[in-house]
Amino acid sequence: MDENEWGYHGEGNKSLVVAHAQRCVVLRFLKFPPNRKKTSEEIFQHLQNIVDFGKNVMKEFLGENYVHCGEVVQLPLEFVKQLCLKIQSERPESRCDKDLDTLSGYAMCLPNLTRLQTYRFAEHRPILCVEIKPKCGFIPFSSDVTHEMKHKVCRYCMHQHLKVRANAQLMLMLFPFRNKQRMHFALKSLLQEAQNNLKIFKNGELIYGCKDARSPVADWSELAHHLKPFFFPSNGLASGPHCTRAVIRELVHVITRVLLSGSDKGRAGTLSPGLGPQGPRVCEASPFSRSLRCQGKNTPERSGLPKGCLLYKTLQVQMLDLLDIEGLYPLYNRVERYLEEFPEERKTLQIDGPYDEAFYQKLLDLSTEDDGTVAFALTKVQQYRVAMTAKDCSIMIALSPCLQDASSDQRPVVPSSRSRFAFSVSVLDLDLKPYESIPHQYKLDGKIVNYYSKTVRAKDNAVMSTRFKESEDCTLVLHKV
Ligand SMILES: O=P(O)(O)O[C@@H]1[C@@H](OP(=O)(O)O)[C@H](OP(=O)(O)O)[C@H](O)[C@H](OP(=O)(O)O)[C@H]1OP(=O)(O)O
Ligand SMILES: Nc1ncnc2c1ncn2[C@@H]1O[C@H](COP(=O)(O)OP(=O)(O)OP(=O)(O)O)[C@@H](O)[C@H]1O
Repeated sequence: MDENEWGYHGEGNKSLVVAHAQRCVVLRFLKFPPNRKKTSEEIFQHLQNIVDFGKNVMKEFLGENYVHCGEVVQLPLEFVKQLCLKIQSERPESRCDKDLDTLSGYAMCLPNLTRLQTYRFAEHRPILCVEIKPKCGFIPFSSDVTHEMKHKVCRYCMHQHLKVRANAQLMLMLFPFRNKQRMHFALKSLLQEAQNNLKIFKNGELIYGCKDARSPVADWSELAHHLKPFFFPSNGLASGPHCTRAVIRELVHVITRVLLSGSDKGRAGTLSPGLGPQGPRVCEASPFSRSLRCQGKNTPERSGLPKGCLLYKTLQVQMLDLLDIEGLYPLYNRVERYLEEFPEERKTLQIDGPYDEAFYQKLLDLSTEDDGTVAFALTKVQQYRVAMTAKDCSIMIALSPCLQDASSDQRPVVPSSRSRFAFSVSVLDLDLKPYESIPHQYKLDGKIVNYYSKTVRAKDNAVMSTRFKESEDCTLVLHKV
C-alpha cells in the first residue's frame, strides 16, 4: 500500500473517503471527535455492521444494482498514518472537528461510484457524475403529529432556517408527483444553491458543489464550460449566457430522465400497500408556482414515479417512518424501560446488530396497531432508524458519452438532444442511524418546528401587515377629498 497512490476524495460528518488514482476503488474511513476513541474491535464491528446492513436490508429494499456494500479491509497502520498526514491539508476546515481513525487499521473498500460501474477497472472514457442528497420526499401523515405546521411545511424547508442556510428550495419536489416540471425546478434550484445536497464530478474530480458545506457555490458559466463537451460534443455552440443556459437545461433533462428510469427489482414492492395512505404532497413553503402544484394524497403509488426507479424505492423506505418522531418517541421510551430492567436483552433485540435476514424480516411488519408490547415498539423503532437512513442517503449518477449507434456494453443509455450517455445509478451512505440518536431527533424536531413557527411565520406576518398598511396608505392618497 502506497499512500501516494491515493488522494482525498470527500467526507461527511462520520466518514472520510480517499480514492485510488488509477483503480476504480475508494477507501472509506470512520471519523471520531478527538477525545472519543474506540477500540479496534468496536471499529471492525461497526464497519461490518454497515456492510451487513447494506447486504441484508438495503439491497433487499432498493435493489441489487443500486447498492454497493463493499467489504471491510485491514490496512497497514503506517500506510493509514501517512495517508492521514498527506490528505490533512485538503480537508475542509468545517469537517476538521473530527479525526480520521488511524488506530484500528480498518476501513471499507468500495467501488468508486463517481466512475461507471466497472468496479476494479478505470474507464478511459470521460465520465460525468452527479451526486444528489435528496433528503425526505414526503410530509408526515401520522396522526401523532401535534404541530400543525408539520403537515404544511416539510422538515427540510423548516430546518434550513434553523441552520441559517440560504437554500429553502424543496427537496420534496425531486419526488415529482406526476409533474416533471417540479423535478426540473428542484434540480435547477439545487444547481443554484448546491449546499451539500449536490456535487458534480468530472473524471472522478469534484468540479461543482461544496467541498466545504460553508463555502460559497461555484459559478454556472464555469460549470457549463466543463459540461459543454459532454452535451454539445461536435458543435461550436458559442459561449455566453445562452450557451450556459442550454448546457444546464440539457443536464437537468438528462438527470431527470435517469432518476425516473430503472427496472431493478427490489423487494420494496412488498412495502407499498400499507405505506403512505394519507398526507399532503406539497409543502407550503415551496417557491414553485402554485398553479403547477398537484393536489391529492402523498403515496409512492400515486407519486407518478415509475416503480422500478430508485426515487420510488427510496421514498418507500423513507415511509417506514409511519408514526413520525412524535409517535415513535413514546415507543422508544418503552424499549428503553425494558432495557433498563433487562440490559442483557439488548443483544437479543438486535439493537446494535447483527443486521441479518431476521432483522430484515421484522421490518416488513407494517401494522400500526399498538398491542402494548415491547416487540411492537421495537419494530417501529427499527423501522424508524431505517427510514431515517433512507432520508439521509445520496444518489450517484454516472454518465459516460457513447457514440450515436454504438452499443454501451449493455448499460442503459439516456439520450440528450445532441448526445447519448451510458449511465449507472447507485446509492451511498447507507449506514443505519444509531438507536441512541432517537432522543436527539425528538428534541431537534421540536426545535425545528418551534423556530420556524416563531421566526419565519412571524416575519411573514409582519411583511404581510406592512404590505397591508402600505396598501391602506395608498388607498387614502387615491381618495378624492
Ligand atoms: O438532520 P439533518 O436532516 O440535517 O441531516 C444530517 C445531515 O445534514 P444535512 O444533510 O446537511 O441537512 C448531515 O450532513 P452534513 O454533516 O451536514 O453534511 C449528516 O448526514 C447527519 O447524519 P449523521 O449524524 O452524520 O449520521 C444528518 O443527520 P440525521 O440524518 O441523523 O438527522
Ligand atoms: N463509494 C464511493 N464512491 C465515490 N465517492 C464516494 C463513495 N462513498 C462516498 N463518496 C464521497 O464521499 C462523500 C462522503 O461520504 P459519505 O456520505 O459516506 O460520508 P458520511 O460522513 O457518512 O456522510 P454524512 O455527513 O451524510 O453522514 C460523499 O458525499 C461522496 O462524495
